[in-house]
Amino acid sequence: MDGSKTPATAPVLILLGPPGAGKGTQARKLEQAFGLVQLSTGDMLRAAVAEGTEAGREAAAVMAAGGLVSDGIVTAILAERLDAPDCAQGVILDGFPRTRAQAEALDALLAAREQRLTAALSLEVDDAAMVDRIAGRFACAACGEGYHDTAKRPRREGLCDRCEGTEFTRRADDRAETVSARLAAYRRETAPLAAYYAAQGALRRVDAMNSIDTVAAELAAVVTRATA
Ligand SMILES: Nc1ncnc2c1ncn2[C@@H]1O[C@H](COP(=O)(O)OP(=O)(O)O)[C@@H](O)[C@H]1O
Repeated sequence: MDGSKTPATAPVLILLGPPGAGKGTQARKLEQAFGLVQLSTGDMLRAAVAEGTEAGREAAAVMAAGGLVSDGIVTAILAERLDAPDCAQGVILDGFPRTRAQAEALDALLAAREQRLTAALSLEVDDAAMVDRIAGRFACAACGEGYHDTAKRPRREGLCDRCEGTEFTRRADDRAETVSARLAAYRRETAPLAAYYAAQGALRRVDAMNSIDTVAAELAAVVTRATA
């Protein structure tokens, strides 16, 4: 032993915020800026539904109704993904944890890997405005790059900025009725996690009502300080 205590660990960041706050968009920007891997439990679950796995079959109806998939399913999917070699460079969790039980499970997963949370980044928005934001969003069918009818159109109409794909999709759960159920689940289960992370001294709040680039710049500054 050389006397040094804990091994240097890669950053682990959480993005908190209601549906439509821009977690996916900002996670991708952080991924590029800091060489982290974005882990979106929503994307993992949609992939499981598309593949028809057992977890996907269980999750499909809950997701379509805007509810929360069970903690056990989501935590198992995330735990498996966290062990992939690419995650060693650091991760940004987008959409997890969403409940107190998931937050506690994440603490245990990190402790078992001798890692700790670097920061929980809370995207602060007026969540009444989120329904409109969500109604306008769409994504590249090939690479998942996110766009918005008014806030962020592809630079060349009909062509994805990132991969030049030509097909775009809108999420089935972005319909207005489902969005209100997702916001209700957020307020009930997820919003209280801000206090959980504040108590750990890990919460960093960022005003996410600004433009995508302004929010990205603020987040980058916060992450730079948190990882220094
Ligand atoms: N950590 C999670 N726990 C429970 N359900 C989840 C979790 N992550 C994603 N989901 C399910 O997937 C859906 C889509 O999630 P996501 O893509 O993160 O979208 P958004 O944050 O915009 O609601 C959620 O409404 C929920 O049903």
